[in-house]
Amino acid sequence: MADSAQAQKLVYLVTGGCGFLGEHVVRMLLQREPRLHEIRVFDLHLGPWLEDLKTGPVQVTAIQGDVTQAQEVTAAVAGAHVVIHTAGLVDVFGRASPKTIHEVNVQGTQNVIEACVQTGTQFLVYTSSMEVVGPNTKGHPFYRGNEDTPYEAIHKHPYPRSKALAERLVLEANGRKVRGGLPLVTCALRPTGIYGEGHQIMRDFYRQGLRLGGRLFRAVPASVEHGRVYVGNVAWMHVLVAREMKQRAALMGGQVYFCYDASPYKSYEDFNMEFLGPCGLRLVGTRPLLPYWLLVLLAALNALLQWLLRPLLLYAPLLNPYTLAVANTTFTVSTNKAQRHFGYEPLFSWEDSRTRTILWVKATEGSAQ
Ligand SMILES: NC(=O)C1=CN([C@@H]2O[C@H](COP(=O)(O)OP(=O)(O)OC[C@H]3O[C@@H](n4cnc5c(N)ncnc54)[C@H](O)[C@@H]3O)[C@@H](O)[C@H]2O)C=CC1
Ligand SMILES: C[C@@H](CO)CCC[C@@H](C)[C@H]1CC[C@H]2[C@@H]3[C@H](O)CC4=CC(=O)CC[C@]4(C)[C@H]3CC[C@]12C
Repeated sequence: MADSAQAQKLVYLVTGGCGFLGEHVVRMLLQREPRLHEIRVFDLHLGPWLEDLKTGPVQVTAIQGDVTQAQEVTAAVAGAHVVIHTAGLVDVFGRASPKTIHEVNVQGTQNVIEACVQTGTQFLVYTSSMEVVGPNTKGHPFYRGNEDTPYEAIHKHPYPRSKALAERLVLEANGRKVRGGLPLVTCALRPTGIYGEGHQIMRDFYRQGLRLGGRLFRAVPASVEHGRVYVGNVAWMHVLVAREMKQRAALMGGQVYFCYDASPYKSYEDFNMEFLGPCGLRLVGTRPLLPYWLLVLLAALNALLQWLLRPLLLYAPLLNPYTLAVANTTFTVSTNKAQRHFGYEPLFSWEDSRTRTILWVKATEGSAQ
């Protein structure tokens, strides 16, 4: 990256490289970053699919490691030109403790920053989230907002709180001197709800629909817009940011970018039906079948049961007060900041994104048709 000799021999580290998004980032880098020499895939749990990548021209190094362990992170970062930090504990269902979420998402990110500083790695791309902005606990809508839209961000839940703290650490680290004296350049990408091949919650909804005889029951009004973005486009944004941030460090350093594409504005459930419909599922009801107050009660009951049962078993249903609030609050983005700052255009059209996701759902279990 620094000079022409190095230009053809880039070393990238992708933390969380075996996760839903991370795998797409790894595959995208291999397809779309011709200067790649080595890609290090760092994850707590390594996927078997990595083996198939090892026969290609780029060196693929699998590193089983934990971002909460500073020495493991430093060893993985040493010698890398770019770090794409996607690793995180994505938990809004109460599976992990708030302490663990903080350790992985905040302390883990701090470890990545310090490793860059200590080893002389100059470029850090952080996967943040729309959740660092909202929806907030007051249920204020964020309607087609952009990176500069004022919004009262109030975080009570451990996951968004941890993402907001980690994002701040990353942005504040921009400009710090790394080993050798050059400045660290950092950017944060904020995806809205990511969908596409490998999306676990989509799979869960599909299975639930199959169990219910091919039906899902509307719980959220169709008028509530929830922002969604295709995983391939989110991965592409990461690759582009990593590629462009050296040339445009003054413009891009310390910046946040929402991840966006041409996915339509719809409610969470109506959007899912774009994929689950062609797989044979039907969304019952043009309006929510249960009144909102009853859903609130059920969500609260689930939270209570989770707490009561915790000593015996992990009860973590999809519906809880937090997920209900997120699904029930309009949060959509409309921005072209990524296009203006680093020339981003979605790589996948809405039609492609939709088709790919449908094919994946169908291949997952076999269709309900
Ligand atoms: N899924 C979504 O809709 C959205 C996700 N994000 C962010 O994108 C990133 C990736 O999320 P997903 O791919 O959806 O989640 P995921 O759970 O599929 O992937 C996360 C990866 O991080 C790894 N990981 C977890 N703890 C680790 C640790 N201590 N050390 C090393 N690796 C660890 C996991 O093993 C997993 O492979 C996360 O930072 C998340 O906050 C942001 C917006 C939306
Ligand atoms: C009320 C239920 C009846 O069908 C629907 C519950 C759906 C929820 C499980 C999801 C609704 C919105 C999702 C979140 C949103 O897309 C934003 C996110 C960003 C992230 O960084 C991580 C994932 C998530 C919090 C995502 C999680 C699942 C929902 C709450």
